[in-house]
Amino acid sequence: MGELGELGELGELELLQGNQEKHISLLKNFVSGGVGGACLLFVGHPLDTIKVRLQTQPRVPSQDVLYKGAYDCFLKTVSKEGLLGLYKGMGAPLASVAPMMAISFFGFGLGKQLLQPDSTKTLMPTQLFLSGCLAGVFTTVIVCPGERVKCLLQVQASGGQQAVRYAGPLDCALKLYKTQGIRSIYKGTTLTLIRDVPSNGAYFMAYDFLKHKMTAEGESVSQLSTPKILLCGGIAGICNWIVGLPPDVLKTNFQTAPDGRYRGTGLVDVLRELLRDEGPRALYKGSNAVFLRAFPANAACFLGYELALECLNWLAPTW
Ligand SMILES: CC(=O)O[C@H](CC(=O)[O-])C[N+](C)(C)C
Repeated sequence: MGELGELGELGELELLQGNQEKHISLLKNFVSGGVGGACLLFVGHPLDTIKVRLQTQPRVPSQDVLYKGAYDCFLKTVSKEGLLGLYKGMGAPLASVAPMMAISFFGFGLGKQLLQPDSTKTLMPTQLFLSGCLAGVFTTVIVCPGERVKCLLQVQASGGQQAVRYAGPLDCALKLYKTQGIRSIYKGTTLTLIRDVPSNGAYFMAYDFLKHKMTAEGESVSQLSTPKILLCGGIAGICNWIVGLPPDVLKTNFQTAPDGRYRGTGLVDVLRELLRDEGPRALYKGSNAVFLRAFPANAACFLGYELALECLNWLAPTW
């Protein structure tokens, strides 16, 4: 510690170089990120459905809520709609999550290269955070429409009081487009940016930082064991949602609200309404389901990413 303390930040950077990996090619990042995204979706979608249903269930004072919590929502969904009910609305994210994660890992890789062109140097946490933020800007272009369609389908309970309006993701996207054009498909863009820019920063910073911390001296970060990758990925997922959940609640409510209910970006109106009706706790609505999902889904995501990267490095070592 004494030696590090005397050397200061710069010295610490240089001492850490021993376990530093070279910059990963942007194409490999893109492809492996896509594989990670598919793993994330398969493990995480059922809990995402529960999260969206909990976040959007109407609360009428003096009336019992439909779902008392994550477990109750799980039981009611499975008994009414079967296991497939939990995979409802998966078509849209399947077409958007894998590409979104591909763009996300690409954006993070690009951010790292821009902020630290010397691949032998370890990035500081703030540089990792900013690189992650860049990923969040890139991904909003496809995340916003994907989430709009996904959330509308998830809250549409089959056989419930709400009429079934959309037959599937494509039908939903077409109906939105026909009624109000591209603006309707991109409803919630500002709230998606408010959620995804800082949460991507926290996500990638946590993963990269922990990966380096868990790598023993003299070893390479690319040789981290599977349990350690799962742990780093799971914690990164939790960090992502600690930052992203409050804006996510606002975004989900805004994107699923009837047209014209809120003004402008929805930020002020939805926030005011939620605080008035349910208090500050409303901003962490559905948190049980979110955090239950975040660890395994993101552990699977980073494991899928690292395995795909290893495969690509084996297939094309010189890329
Ligand atoms: C909001 C979101 O989709 O977060 C992703 C992880 C998750 O739990 O879905 C990760 N990322 C921040 C890269 C979008």
